[in-house]
Amino acid sequence: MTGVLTRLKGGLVVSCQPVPGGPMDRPEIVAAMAAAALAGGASGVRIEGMANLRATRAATSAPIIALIKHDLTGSPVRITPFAHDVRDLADAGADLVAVDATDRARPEALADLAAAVRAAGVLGMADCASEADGLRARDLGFAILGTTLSGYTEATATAGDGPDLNLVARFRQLGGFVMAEGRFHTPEAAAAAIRAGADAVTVGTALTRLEVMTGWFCDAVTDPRG
Ligand SMILES: CC(=O)N[C@H](C=O)[C@@H](O)[C@H](O)[C@H](O)COP(=O)(O)O
Repeated sequence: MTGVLTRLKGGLVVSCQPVPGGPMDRPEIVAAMAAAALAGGASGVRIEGMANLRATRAATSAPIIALIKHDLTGSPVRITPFAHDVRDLADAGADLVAVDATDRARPEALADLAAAVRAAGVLGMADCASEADGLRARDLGFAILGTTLSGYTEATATAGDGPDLNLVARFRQLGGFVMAEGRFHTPEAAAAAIRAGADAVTVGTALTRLEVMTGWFCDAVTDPRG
């Protein structure tokens, strides 16, 4: 296992992705969120966008999993769809670059993104929705298989409100480094991911999207009987 994976193993990654356009969507706030997460014991952070990556890289030497989201016409793929994004993120100091590894219409082939990851000298994280995605990504050399996109593709839209622990367990069988990610909203759910075979767990919304968390509490207060 490479140094950065060893640093992430057995730990928590905090995804510092504010609500787009919200009051916290500023690079200095993202960097502060990352610093706070690391001070709280996180072993790494997940950061979206070049400005946020630059601000965070300047503030820490901890492992950063970076990505760039695009809203494309003609493709549902949002997470790092282009090889030039991979190069830009690597140049700005990402340790790992996350890419959408689902089997959907995309502007550039997954194999080309894998090659860009290799050429840039970083590690790749495959954001997957299914076991088949994980298999393909593993064979293309991605270092981390993540359950990130389970529940967010047409084929997996019925996955439910909770995290996909079954996919975590199936990725464990495939080998490699398994990242549990997506709807791990409580410490109990994160612990369940490790028990299911995850090497690390990424938590975003429940730690860094204040508007969403506030909404959960508001709903509970205004409708206390659920
Ligand atoms: C589906 C998608 O685009 N996921 C994104 C990936 O970077 C983020 O919006 C999520 O917040 C992240 O994966 C962490 O998950 P959660 O916020 O559920 O803890």
